[in-house]
Amino acid sequence: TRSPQIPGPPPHPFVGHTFQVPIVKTWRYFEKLSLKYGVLRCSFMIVVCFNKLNAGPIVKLTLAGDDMIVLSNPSDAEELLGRRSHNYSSRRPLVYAGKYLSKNLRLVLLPYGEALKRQRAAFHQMVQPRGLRSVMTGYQTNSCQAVGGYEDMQDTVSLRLLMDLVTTPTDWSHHCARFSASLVFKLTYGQQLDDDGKDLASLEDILATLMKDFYPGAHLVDTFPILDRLPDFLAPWRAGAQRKHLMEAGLYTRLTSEVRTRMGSDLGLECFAARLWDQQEKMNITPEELAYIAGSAFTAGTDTTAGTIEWFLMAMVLYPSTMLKAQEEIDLFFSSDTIPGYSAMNDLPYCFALVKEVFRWAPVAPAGIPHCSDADDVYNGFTIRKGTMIIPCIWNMHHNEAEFPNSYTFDPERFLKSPNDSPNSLTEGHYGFGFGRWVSPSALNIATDFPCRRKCPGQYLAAKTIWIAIVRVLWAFNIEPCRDASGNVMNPDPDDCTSGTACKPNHFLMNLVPRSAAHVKTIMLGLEHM
Ligand code: HEM
Repeated sequence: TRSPQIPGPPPHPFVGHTFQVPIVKTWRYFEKLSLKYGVLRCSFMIVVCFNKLNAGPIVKLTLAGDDMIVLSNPSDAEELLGRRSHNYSSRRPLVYAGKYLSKNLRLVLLPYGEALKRQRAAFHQMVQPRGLRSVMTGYQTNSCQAVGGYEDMQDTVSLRLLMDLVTTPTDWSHHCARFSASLVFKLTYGQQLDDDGKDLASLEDILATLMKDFYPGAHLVDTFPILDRLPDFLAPWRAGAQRKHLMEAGLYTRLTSEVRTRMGSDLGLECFAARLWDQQEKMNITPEELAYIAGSAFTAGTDTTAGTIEWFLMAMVLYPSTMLKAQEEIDLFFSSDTIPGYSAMNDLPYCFALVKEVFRWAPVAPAGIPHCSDADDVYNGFTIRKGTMIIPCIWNMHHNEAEFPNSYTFDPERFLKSPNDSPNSLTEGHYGFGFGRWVSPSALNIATDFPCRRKCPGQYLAAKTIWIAIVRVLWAFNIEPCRDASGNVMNPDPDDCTSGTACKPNHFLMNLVPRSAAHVKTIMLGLEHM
């Protein structure tokens, strides 16, 4: 018997859905598809079939002969990308961004195989704080009181963020970007960003280009790989990609070589790149791989972190009573002369829930990062062919009304409804960090285990960075909407956002007002003592 067809819109002859999938806000298109072809609105036959098979809204598209499946239900993603991760942890080979721009060295684009295992193990080793348990982000654990990790750096850099916001509040978007970039830069290379800002500008350039270059549909050669057979003079894009590679490889290599030189001096250096050099032989990674692994932290960790903080700011403008409630909680423990720190994580459950709600309400990677299957598989009666691109559509999962009622409303309370059942980690209870089989870091032998397949390896670091930034901004500022000449509130529109793999709000108007002169004085004193 033939297996049932996965529902989806009718394809065009030859090109399938290639020109139907928009490259702008693709997740919104996936949302429409999941509503149209999901359980509720599809034909009676399929409803019966779906109910029988207990499947969620899975939608299939075809891009020039290749299958693409959009998952909108976390249980499907957890089954396929988690429990069956041995088959669904690859990436679709990208000619432009993978083969030519990254020379197959970039972790996020690597297919499943030895290189991926090596790089993920090295990355995992690299981002582990010294005291493993100190990364756990639960407010019910004592972990956050443990010393170690990156807390000192997060402490200093977030204080700098507050000062920058006091000094030039209208440049808040720039300050968020600078905050996440300088933190990841310092963690990775153990040094401050250059005063002239050249390294930051180059890294931001690389990032901006990459985000465009590896977005599905960005280059025709990735849809029709046969175009790679064209000679150079008919494929000018190839030289362009190779030029970009030389530029980024040169920068990554210079930065990691500088770390190596400083390791030999008396300066004593603790940073991601230094750990990689220490472990290079044991981890069996080449200097080029090492340079790219360190560079991956920057490319994967900056826009995502900055974007999440920007979404938080927008949420506070739109939901002032939520902001007040969080500030009331903070004020119970911290007066204007004490800046909140990590030791307060357990004391601020509302703020904890608020941070989780930011991850849910506005996921910075709304369409996830596509996985790819390595072999034919059958799931709930559906055949999924080898080489199928699997899109874990985080946006759809976070707007599933059954799991998150009133999903478009920003409401931290949803994470506080049943304190006994609710997950006690910033990285759980939502799907913002993607999917993959996950082994708790404490259960790992990090020298030998392939820690997890594909799920964001920077999740703990990111969650704690965002927690401290959000709690401190709430402690220091009122975040208020602007008003027009008639005094009407001008609310920003959450739909007015960037497109691409990482999504953040387009510039919007708001006022960041220090809560008192005493708060400002405390920030200044804090910086003086750093
Ligand atoms: C708000 C912050 C962040 C969010 C929401 C986020 C989210 C994600 C998502 C959804 C993925 C794709 C997982 C999948 O394939 O299913 C991912 C991958 C990745 N993330 Fe993050 N991330 C964040 C911050 C960071 C940070 C700070 C770092 C590094 C220090 C990082 C490093 C990476 C890397 C290297 C990958 C690629 C993993 C692979 O392909 O195997 N991320 N992230």
